[in-house]
Amino acid sequence: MEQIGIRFGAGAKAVDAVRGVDLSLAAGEFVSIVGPSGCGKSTLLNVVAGFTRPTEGRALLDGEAITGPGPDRGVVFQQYSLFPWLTVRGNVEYGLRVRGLPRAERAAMAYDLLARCGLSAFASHHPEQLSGGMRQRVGIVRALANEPRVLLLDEPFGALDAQTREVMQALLLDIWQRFRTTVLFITHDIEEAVFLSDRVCAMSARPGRILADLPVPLPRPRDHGMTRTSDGARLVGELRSLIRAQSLAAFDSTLA
Ligand SMILES: Nc1ncnc2c1ncn2[C@@H]1O[C@H](COP(=O)(O)OP(=O)(O)OP(=O)(O)O)[C@@H](O)[C@H]1O
Repeated sequence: MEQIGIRFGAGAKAVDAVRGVDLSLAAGEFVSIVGPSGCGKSTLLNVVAGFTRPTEGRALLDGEAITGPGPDRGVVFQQYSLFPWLTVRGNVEYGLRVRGLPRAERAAMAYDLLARCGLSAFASHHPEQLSGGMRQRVGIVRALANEPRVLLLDEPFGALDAQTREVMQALLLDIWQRFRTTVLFITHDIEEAVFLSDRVCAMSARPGRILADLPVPLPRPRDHGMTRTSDGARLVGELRSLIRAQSLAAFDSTLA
């Protein structure tokens, strides 16, 4: 992302959501964005997804300007976005069908992906027969089926309970370690960002800017205890105080 600025609306009602954001991800990197509510995290992700056109600057993928959505970017949102009328396998095959892959090839690819992500036993289930965590797992697998260059995850575990969330974080890392897809991850949860990422970017209150872009000094493979070691806890503490100050600033400005 190069000098991205995003303004919604015009005139007196215009909202400057994001201003002057420069951010690049190397191939295979896992980068999270954290920040106070309303600072423009989802808006930035939507620019990379191609759903939102920036008012200023540009977003590039492998040097090419992003002008709209495409199969080279897989997106998973907090709210489950599976097709309820399709089975798990049908959902995973959907993008492959749109891309025109022959039936046998689609089936083989979906079978392989589901097996690698521990979902084979659920291939014939419909989404309503699955738990929330399982649905998000299928959502991630469905996004991976298109072999995207980047996986864009917008609070994918935000609706899950704490235990399921931890299990899903570990599963996501496991999947990422095997596929090595570049990941841009949005979350409110600082521990989650530190546990998962190579780098964590903290955003300011609106208009959102990148205040800090910090490497995570934890080895891989990770376990949840690492966020409580001295290196992990120091980073979590640093990010938390940055964001607390920004949240307070945002709150004060709404009261003013
Ligand atoms: N389509 C839109 N029209 C007008 N304003 C918008 C639009 N989309 C987002 N905004 C505003 O832009 C700002 C950034 O929104 P965004 O959803 O990106 O924030 P966020 O950091 O993801 O928030 P949260 O953490 O609460 O999900 C907010 O003030 C929001 O109200």
